[in-house]
Amino acid sequence: MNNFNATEGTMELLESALAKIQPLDEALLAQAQAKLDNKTKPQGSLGLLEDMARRYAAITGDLTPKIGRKVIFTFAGDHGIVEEGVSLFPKEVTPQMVLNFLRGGAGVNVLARHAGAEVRVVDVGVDYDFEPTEGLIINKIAKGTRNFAKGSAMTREEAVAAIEVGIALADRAKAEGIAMVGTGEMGIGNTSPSSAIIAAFAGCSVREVTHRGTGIGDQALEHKIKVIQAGLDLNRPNPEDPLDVLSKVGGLEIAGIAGLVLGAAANRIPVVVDGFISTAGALIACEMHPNVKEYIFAAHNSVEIGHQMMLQRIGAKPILDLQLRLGEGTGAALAMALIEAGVKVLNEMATFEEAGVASS
Ligand SMILES: O=C(O)c1ccc[n+]([C@@H]2O[C@H](COP(=O)([O-])O)[C@@H](O)[C@H]2O)c1
Ligand SMILES: Cc1cc2nc[nH]c2cc1C
Repeated sequence: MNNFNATEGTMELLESALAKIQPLDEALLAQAQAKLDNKTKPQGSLGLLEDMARRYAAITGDLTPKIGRKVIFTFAGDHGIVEEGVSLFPKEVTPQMVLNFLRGGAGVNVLARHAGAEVRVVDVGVDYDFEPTEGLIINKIAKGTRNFAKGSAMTREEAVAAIEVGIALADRAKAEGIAMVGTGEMGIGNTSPSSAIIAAFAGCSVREVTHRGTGIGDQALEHKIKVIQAGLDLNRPNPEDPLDVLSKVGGLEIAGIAGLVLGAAANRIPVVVDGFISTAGALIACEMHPNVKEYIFAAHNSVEIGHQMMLQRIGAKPILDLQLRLGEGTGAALAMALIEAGVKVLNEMATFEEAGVASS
């Protein structure tokens, strides 16, 4: 049923999340559409807002979904591949930006406030010892990945442990009554593992899915492509085994995001997936279970050229196209506000009968 080999060590949380994921209820989708069709508007005239509302209702199992709390989980991790010179910025920026998130000064903080969402920062693999701080969840699996141009980025056990951090956060969000979750990330160097992941699954050339990340120039981009290709040639990740891909060429924050997405699907929580790196995490989750994609809202179309191939593979249509390439969960925050608008249409618009408007 799912593309996941459960013959190894302890991975109870992952196994139980995968076992819980169900396809969306077709009857609920049809009932939600019927409810939308009775609203005072020509049928289908609210376009993609209707799609969002219909799917949100089917995910939650509620034809009048409650507008509740929204949380963006920003997973942070470092990357050994940075020593190959694949980013414009030094790795120290990862912890520096985590501290910026905690002070509320980063892009995701501003846009989450705009959308009425809370930001929770998750240290799943930063090479820095943070003091316990409000808003910071410390679940460090390792102090960064190893350089995948020289060997495996993680062990399988580390990858599973990081996935399970995300699943546990989704489980906790369900217990807290969180209505919708969003993904975000921070990790200098993390566009490289993201490109490697989509190249491994799609079997396309590295060049087709590799771009400028934080803003590298032409020469550095050529070098980045060579480094990622060398990492794939050395590690030979097996696209039939998503955990093999994740552990060999992925990242700890990417694993955490995969877990959050799996956990959200298992708990019937709508999950809004941010940009290129977040979608790499969502892709791992989708490759593990065929129904995960039904629970995902793709927030936006990133500037990173490999993003479209990821979205295509998942079968998701991005909500926004604002030329964003910041990550952190910024696109997820903006898209959450639109998804909520769709839900309000379903909940609050008058029907033809209520308003005394003639239907066709
Ligand atoms: O979300 C995106 O689509 C996105 C696209 C390009 C870069 N980023 C962010 O930039 C960082 C990775 O870029 P790089 O060049 O260090 O690989 C990382 O912290 C991401 O959050 C994010
Ligand atoms: C400043 C800065 C902020 C970021 N936010 C996400 N990735 C980032 C990368 C940099 C360099």
